[in-house]
Amino acid sequence: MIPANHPATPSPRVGVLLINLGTPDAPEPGAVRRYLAEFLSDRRVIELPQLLWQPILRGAVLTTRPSKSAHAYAQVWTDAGPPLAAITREQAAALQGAFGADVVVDYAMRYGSPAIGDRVRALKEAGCARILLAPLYPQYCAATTATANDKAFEALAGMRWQPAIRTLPPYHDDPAYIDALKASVGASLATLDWEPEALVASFHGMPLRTMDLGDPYYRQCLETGQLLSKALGRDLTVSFQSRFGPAKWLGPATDTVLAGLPAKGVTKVAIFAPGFSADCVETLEELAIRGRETFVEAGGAEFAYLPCLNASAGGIAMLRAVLARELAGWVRTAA
Ligand SMILES: C=CC1=C(C)c2cc3[nH]c(cc4nc(cc5[nH]c(cc1n2)c(C)c5CCC(=O)O)C(CCC(=O)O)=C4C)c(C)c3C=C
Ligand SMILES: [Fe+2]
Ligand SMILES: [Fe+2]
Repeated sequence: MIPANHPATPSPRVGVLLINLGTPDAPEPGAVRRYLAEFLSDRRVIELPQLLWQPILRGAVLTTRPSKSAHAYAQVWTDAGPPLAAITREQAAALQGAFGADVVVDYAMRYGSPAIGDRVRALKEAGCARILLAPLYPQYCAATTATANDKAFEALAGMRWQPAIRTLPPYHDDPAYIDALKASVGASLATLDWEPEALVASFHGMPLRTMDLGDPYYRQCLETGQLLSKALGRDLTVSFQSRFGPAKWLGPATDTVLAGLPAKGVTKVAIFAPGFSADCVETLEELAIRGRETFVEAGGAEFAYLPCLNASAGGIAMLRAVLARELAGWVRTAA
């Protein structure tokens, strides 16, 4: 006999939690400071002893960077809020429509809100006995994918009755991802009335040391670049942007590449960011605005920034395919 006070088995719903990095609440120094304090205190992001790092963070970094970054955010802020949050919200809504009632789709941010722990608990309360955690980073990196999963597992650590969990593997070489990028880059190039002489794929940078410590990120970025170059049937220059701090980072640096192209006779360039599943300050301000300035000041004539897959039809179809594969056996309609 099952005792009357025994908790009922929840209806076996399946949840998908899309996770991205997070973004400030407002394009103002105070909000950016709070966001950066949380982000840059993550030991997966800054791998220095906290006793050494925290004084530098609280001293130099958080007194100078917030106002500069707030200016960058203000330039790309939309009526729907920061682009990263607005696009992630759209992706979740579109995927909910694509999956239908079989799956509950939600989203969370690693830093700021909606918080991962809150959304994992909400999915459980909505009856999801099985949850796919989906950090939306095509290339695996400890500073992005692992820390997102860590945060979800931290919430699970406080539960007596945990849902079953799967995590989305990197999809850097998935044919659905490469094909979606090929179609999106091709469609964006077709809108130009000039022909780029060089195509640059800019990935977010990482400290070089993380590669030696075993992070597969660099290799996966290069693999994406190679596969995409083959799919597009043209050369692609892979570069790494957004260097932070004095350590040596993966290269070549995107700004150095852009500044060097005109001297090599390349004055028409198109650039895109295949490692970002949503446009954000790093793409819309750093590449589309400052990248253009760098290129033009060096003598470039034509510059185009091509958008990320975002919530485009092709981008959503790709995410649906990639997620459905991981839901196999959990959802009847999955791939
Ligand atoms: C896509 C993968 C990303 C990797 C890898 C990554 C590593 C990484 N980033 C920083 C420092 C900063 N990143 C910032 C913004 C930012 N980074 C990513 C993605 C990756 N970061 C995204 C999607 C965003 C945009 C957020 C948004 O609100 O639009 C920032 C904040 C902006 C700024 O002040 O310039 C910092 C700082 C480090 C140190 C790092 C690896 C160790
Ligand atoms: Fe970053
Ligand atoms: Fe940046």
